[in-house]
Order: sequence, then C-alpha cells, then structure tokens
Amino acid sequence: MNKTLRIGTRGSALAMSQSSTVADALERAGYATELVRVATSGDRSMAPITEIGVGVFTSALREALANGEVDVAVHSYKDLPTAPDPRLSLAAVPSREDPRDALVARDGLTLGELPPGSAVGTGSPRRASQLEALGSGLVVRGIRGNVDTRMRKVTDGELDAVVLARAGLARVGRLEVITESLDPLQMLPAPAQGALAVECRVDDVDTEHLLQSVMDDPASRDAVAAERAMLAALEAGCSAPVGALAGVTEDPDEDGRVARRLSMRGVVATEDNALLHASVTGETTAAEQLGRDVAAQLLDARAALLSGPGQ
Ligand SMILES: NCc1[nH]cc(CCC(=O)O)c1CC(=O)O
Repeated sequence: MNKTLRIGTRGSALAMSQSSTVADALERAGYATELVRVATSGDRSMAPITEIGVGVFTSALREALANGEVDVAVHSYKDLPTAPDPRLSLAAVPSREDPRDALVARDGLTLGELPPGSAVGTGSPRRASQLEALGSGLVVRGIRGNVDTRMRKVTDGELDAVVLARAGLARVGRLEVITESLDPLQMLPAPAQGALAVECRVDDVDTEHLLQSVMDDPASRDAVAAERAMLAALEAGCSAPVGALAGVTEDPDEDGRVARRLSMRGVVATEDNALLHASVTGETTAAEQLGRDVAAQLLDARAALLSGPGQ
C-alpha cells in the first residue's frame, strides 16, 4: 500500500495522543500517515455524560470513516457503543494501558486517608457507586470536562479529590498528579478502560490487515472482548452502572503448549446502590462467553436480591 493513511481523531489532548501512537506505529512500519481532526458533539457539549448518552465522542468519527473522509479511526474503546457498526471493522486493539482508575487528591492523600465528608468529583455513576460503597463517608460530586478542568477543582480547593482513568493521565503525560492508583478490588474500571479501538471500513481489507499486523495485541483484544460482552449482556437486562476487568495469563501445560487463560471480575450496582460482584476463569477462546457468564451471574444475584428472603 503506497497511499497516505488518513487517521481521524478528535482534537482533545487525549485523543491527539492516542491517534499519534497509532500514527507512530504505522510510520515505524514504513507507512505514511496524516492526522485529520473531526469535531464530535461530546467535545462541543458540557452537559453531563449521563444525559448526552453513549457514542457522543465516537459517532462523528465513525461517520467520517464510513464516508471515506478518513481511512482509520482511533477511539477510546470504552467510549464506543456496544452495538457493532456493520460498515466498520475493529482492525486492531493495541496493547492496553494500565486500566485502573486513579485518585488525584489534595495533600497527597490516598482513598483511605480522605476523612468522612470529603468531596470527591466524578461524573461516572460506576465510580460514584463504588466510592459510596466503601462506607467511608465520601461525598460524591458530579463533574465533567477535560483532565485539566477536573484537576483544577482539586488545586482550587473546590473538591478534595477527583477520580480519573489512569490511562488518560498517562497519555497526556500527567501521571505525577496521581496520589493513588485504585486497587480493582475496590474500584473496577469501566469495561475496556485503557484500551484503544482502531477501526477501518469493513471492505478495506488492505488497511484491515495492515492495522492488525502492525498493532493488534491478542491478549488485550480478548480481555476487552470479555468485558464488553459482559456490558452488552447487562445493558439488555438493566441500566445500572457496570465495572469489569479481565486479564490474560499464559500457562505452559504438561506438553509445553501455551494455554491462554482469561480471568475476569465484574460489578454492577443495584437501584439502592448495593454492589454485586461476580468472577469467572476460562480459556481465552471463549472470551465473550466468559463475559456473558459473569453478566448472567450478576443478573441472577440481582434477581435473588430483588425477590427478597424466603422467596
Ligand atoms: N469517559 C471519557 C474517557 N474516555 C477515555 C478516557 C481515558 C482513557 C481510557 O480509559 O482509555 C476518559 C477519561 C476518564 O474516564 O477519566
């Protein structure tokens, strides 16, 4: 392929960093690239994410790709709607960044050190319900905006802390502001947090093969596939906040063959904000089924809870 690959990207610092990573990998492999900025409704609106809905950051980029304005689209995987777009192919899931959520707190404090009554900013119902479930008296405040806007609320003293994706801070070179990377035992990240989705048109097989061979990471792809399958199954069954994290380990068996195993945990909050957890382990070849198994366990636990004792 000797044409220049046009890579569609949002204009935010996070998006530019993500698309540059993809461009750099392609350039290193000997291909010419060009970044093309596409504005999205999510960038133009300051309304809470819970009101403007999923897909606000990704739909304009997907349209530009489907229309042929660009050849490649780079998304934060967790921002993509779970329904596949039949016009597009998920050509690559590059090696995932650290998926944990991160606390940025005043005076270097950790989550456990924040006194009762501390104001913690997040616009995410998933983060809010897991913070409240700690039982340490934290007061969750809704916030939005880019990384700098959110962190300024801590520097200005308006909030005691904010919770952000560690991957977002890593990508904009701000890891030093983190006062604690949150243990997934307490705070499960959003499904696919820290992963990128690199898409091309479904009929553009040359670009599809190129992206796959240059930057697909099967372990990241499988982990994220399990988490997203869990999310999709839960979306069908309830509208509650969802967290999930899968990991892939490679164990040589007795014959020296490498078995790739996937373990994952999931969490969902009930209407009255109790957390339900479930977990599963199995072969990576069944990644999506494993995700659906966790979702089924969570829906069963929720049904049992709602039907009450003795029924
Ligand atoms: N919801 C917005 C969003 N989409 C992707 C990231 C960070 C990078 C990632 O998780 O891949 C963020 C910011 C955040 O949640 O703090």
